[in-house]
Amino acid sequence: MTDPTTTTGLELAPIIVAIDGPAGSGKSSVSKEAARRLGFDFLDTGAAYRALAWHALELGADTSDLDAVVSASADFDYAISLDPDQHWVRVGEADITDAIRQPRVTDAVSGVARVPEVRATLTSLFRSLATGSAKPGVIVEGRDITTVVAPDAPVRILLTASPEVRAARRSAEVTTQDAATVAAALRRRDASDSTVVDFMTAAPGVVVVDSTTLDFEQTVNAILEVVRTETGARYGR
Ligand SMILES: Nc1ncnc2c1ncn2[C@@H]1O[C@H](COP(=O)(O)OP(=O)(O)O)[C@@H](O)[C@H]1O
Ligand SMILES: Nc1ccn([C@@H]2O[C@H](COP(=O)(O)OP(=O)(O)O)[C@@H](O)[C@H]2O)c(=O)n1
Repeated sequence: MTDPTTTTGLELAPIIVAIDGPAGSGKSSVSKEAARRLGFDFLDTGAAYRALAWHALELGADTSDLDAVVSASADFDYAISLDPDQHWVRVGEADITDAIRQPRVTDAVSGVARVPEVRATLTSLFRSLATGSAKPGVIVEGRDITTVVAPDAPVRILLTASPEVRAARRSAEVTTQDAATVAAALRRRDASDSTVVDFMTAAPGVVVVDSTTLDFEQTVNAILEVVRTETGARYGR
């Protein structure tokens, strides 16, 4: 009998696990590890907003000017790896995997993310990247995945943590700025991002995982447990 999973053109669409949450809640790192363990792909949507902010800065654009951001997005040649073991982000020939984490990009990204044309374009891109995955599933993480990008995903999670814990996690990563500066930037960005999408409260049907008192391993396990429950034990632990 023909194996249904290898029939050309009739492959099943990957299952989408949508994860939203504020900065420093653990979305990227936890999603990447959970994807590895599930044998899934992983799509960091914030990387695209950061890459566009980087691109606009390279062009010398004012990222608080909507028209300038829209112009910069016109020749935005973006590519990202969905493989959790080989993460890279490119614009044109430039590998900007590390550059998009620079504080100057972090400070500019909310300005780019509030532009409706940019959100519409990137939302379509995220949908086609996720559905084009050859793996059985994709974990897609960001701010509006459970509500806008993939509201029909079978698994939808809001990953939260207290503001103090999130600021402490982020400042442990950023060595070029003091803890107070990192915490203030994170608060500012969350406040600005919240005016565009509500990622602090769970939409109906979205499961909350609060990682405030969980370590990294416990958080990954909590996500895998939700995946197991929501997929009727098809995936997850
Ligand atoms: N539950 C956790 N306990 C401790 N540290 C964590 C936990 N989850 C994530 N981290 C660490 O916190 C930092 C921020 O996580 P990250 O995945 O970048 O968050 P986000 O993508 O939500 O901004 C990373 O250094 C990560 O390794
Ligand atoms: N789905 C998404 C993902 C990110 N973003 C924007 O992109 C920025 C960077 O996202 P990120 O996930 O890399 O941020 P961190 O939480 O990792 O710091 C956010 O501050 C938002 O402005 C968004 O608007 N919608």
